[in-house]
Amino acid sequence: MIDVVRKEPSMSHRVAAIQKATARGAHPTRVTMLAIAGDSASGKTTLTKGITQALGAERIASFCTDDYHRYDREERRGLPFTPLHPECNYLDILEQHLQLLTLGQSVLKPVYHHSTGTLGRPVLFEPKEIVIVEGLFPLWSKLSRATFDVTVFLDPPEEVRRRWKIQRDTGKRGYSEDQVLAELERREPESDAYIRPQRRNADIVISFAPVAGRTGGDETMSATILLRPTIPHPDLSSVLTGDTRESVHLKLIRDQDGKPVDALHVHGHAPTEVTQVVEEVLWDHIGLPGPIPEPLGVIGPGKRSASLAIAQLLLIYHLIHA
Ligand SMILES: Nc1ncnc2c1ncn2[C@@H]1O[C@H](COP(=O)(O)OP(=O)(O)OP(=O)(O)O)[C@@H](O)[C@H]1O
Ligand SMILES: O=C(CO)[C@H](O)[C@H](O)COP(=O)(O)O
Repeated sequence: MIDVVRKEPSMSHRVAAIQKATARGAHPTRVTMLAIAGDSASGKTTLTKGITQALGAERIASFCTDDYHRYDREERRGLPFTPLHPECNYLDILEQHLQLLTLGQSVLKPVYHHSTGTLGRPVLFEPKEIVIVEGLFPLWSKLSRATFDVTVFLDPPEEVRRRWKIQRDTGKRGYSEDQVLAELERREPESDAYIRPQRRNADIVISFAPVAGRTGGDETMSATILLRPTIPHPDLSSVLTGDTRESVHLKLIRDQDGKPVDALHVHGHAPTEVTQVVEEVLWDHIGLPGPIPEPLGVIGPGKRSASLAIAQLLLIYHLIHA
């Protein structure tokens, strides 16, 4: 009788075989990936929605990293941390999905419903030419960050974010104002430890804020947009002219780490006709056909913010020219 020694393939053989099998028949599609990170109610969905609607569902797909919550709202009540803690999310699965999406492959994405606070049935998410990933954690790990072409962090002043959070969570997520205030308090250490540090990993930091000493609704918010030298930014010389100074100007300021950085300031109270010129020039720069898409700048039914529209146009420029 002959002893048959079955030789198990080594790990490196298996990796090589998998790579060979994947490479055969694979036609890597170029997917442009944009991350929009920021704390809860910092305006990520609003920013994303306008861009997505402007470019159309055939070109662009987006999702929120809240879908990767590990626990539903009821389960979280007994836990010592909030959704802002990495432990409360499947961030390793998010990393895997981001890698696949970058390569043009579909994923079975988990689902979290904010209206009920429950986890839903996973859905097939197919990448398009452009994918936007917004949420609390897209810039959390080195591996996640490596999957993006452009990274953004939303950084409104805390009092603005708190007001937006109360408004949104009482209006759409079934919380009372006291519950939102208590939750904000409970979250503060985790915001500080896990969410705000992602700011330093963004190519672009956007802060929507009211103009000091001026009254007006959210439509008249200004925006300060830090353009870090980590990616090439558009040449803004045709946007920043003497005629448009009332609406936009560029300043060299100090970033939080003390390094100099270009800051594009968009004035929320500039006359509409001047802001419109800036929008038109940016739209021409982007080079897409047709007029400026109507969904840009929309912050609610019948409410438009020119500074939001300009921020969105800048991001569309990056997506189209990435
Ligand atoms: N640029 C803006 N100008 C004026 N209001 C805004 C702006 N962005 C957001 N808001 C207001 O803030 C609320 C919260 O914004 P949004 O839902 O976009 O935040 P988010 O960061 O996606 O929140 P979450 O992570 O908690 O889902 C919106 O309902 C809207 O009222
Ligand atoms: O920080 C948040 C980001 O949106 C939410 O509070 C978190 O996703 C949990 O959602 P909900 O409060 O609807 O249960």
